[in-house]
Amino acid sequence: MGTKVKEREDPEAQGGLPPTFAKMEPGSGLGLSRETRTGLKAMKYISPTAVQKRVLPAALAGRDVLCAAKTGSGKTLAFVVPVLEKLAEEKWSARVDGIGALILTPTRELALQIFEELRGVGKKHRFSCGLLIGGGGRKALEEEKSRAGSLNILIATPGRLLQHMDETPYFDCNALKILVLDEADRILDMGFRATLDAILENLPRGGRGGDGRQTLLFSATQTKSVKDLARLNLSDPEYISIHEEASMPTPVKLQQAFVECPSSQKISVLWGFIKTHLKAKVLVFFSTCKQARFVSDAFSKLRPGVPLRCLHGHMKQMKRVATYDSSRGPRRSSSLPPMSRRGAWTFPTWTG
Ligand SMILES: Nc1ncnc2c1ncn2[C@@H]1O[C@H](COP(=O)(O)OP(=O)(O)OP(=O)(O)O)[C@@H](O)[C@H]1O
Repeated sequence: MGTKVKEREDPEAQGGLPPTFAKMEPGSGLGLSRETRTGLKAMKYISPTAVQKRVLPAALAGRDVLCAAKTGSGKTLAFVVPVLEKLAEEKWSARVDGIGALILTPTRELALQIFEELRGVGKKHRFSCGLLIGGGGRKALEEEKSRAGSLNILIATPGRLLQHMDETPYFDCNALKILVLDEADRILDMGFRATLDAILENLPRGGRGGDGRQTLLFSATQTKSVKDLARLNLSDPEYISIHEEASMPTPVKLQQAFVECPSSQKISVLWGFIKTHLKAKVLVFFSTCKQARFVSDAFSKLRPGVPLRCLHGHMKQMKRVATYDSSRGPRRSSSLPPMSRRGAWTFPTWTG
């Protein structure tokens, strides 16, 4: 007996074309393959969000896109759909054609989220997809090496991808059809600039006079560094800025507040906050792994009355994935992740 899952509502969906994904049939101007429409339906995605409405027509027409939209606006689907459609349109052969799409993202956790979205929406397609996100030791690297070159869609953090480009025999992206930079501004912020340049040298050229590679760039803010990405050789890109007039790159409905306190009282204020929000799911960010570990250990010993989970870049990847998964579940919990460092690995692959 199945429980009816509530359809996901999109508060930003407005009138205009196309109203629903289901109506995007081949031949309707903005056609999606049956596989993608089935995947979207299975994931309860009914109508495109504002950013998807703007990005999909351009991206599906094969244009390069540079998109800035608030966090949480649905950017992931805005590139997951064009990636699947591009390979479907190219009649990509899962076993023969190799790497056709590459999605670069700055952190492992974002890579995992993208993987989940791709696996859900793409489940009726016959493409293989994998993560190259670093860490996991020698054994993990060897396993990645044996499979990476034969996958069709790669979701990668820049450092690990470059490592494969440098070290892995038969790893080539010469047939690449579509490159996505998720959180493009963060990729540059986090000091990946040189890595990105080196990666680009190993890819077919985009842009006019290039090798036909399409490029999609997404970020929360249209920063100068994103404009710097002109070196990506974009061809007459479609500039899309969804929340241009907004002063914050966060959703309007997201309430934000702050407490000013002397740094010597920071920990006790945090403890007080957690104790008074035992029913809420709380994420606390620290600037270093050491701080996250320290506070998590100390608070756990004090038994706050909710499970605390610690997540940081120095943890073994399997543990990190398990912690990440458990903290996303329905149970209320607190986890204490610092911003991720590059590295780590996990390699769930999916083949149709
Ligand atoms: N068309 C849609 N209809 C309903 N929900 C959607 C739709 N597209 C995306 N969502 C949901 O909106 C939420 C935010 O989407 P997503 O993570 O892609 O946003 P984002 O812009 O990439 O945010 P971030 O910058 O934080 O990565 C997710 O839970 C996603 O499942």
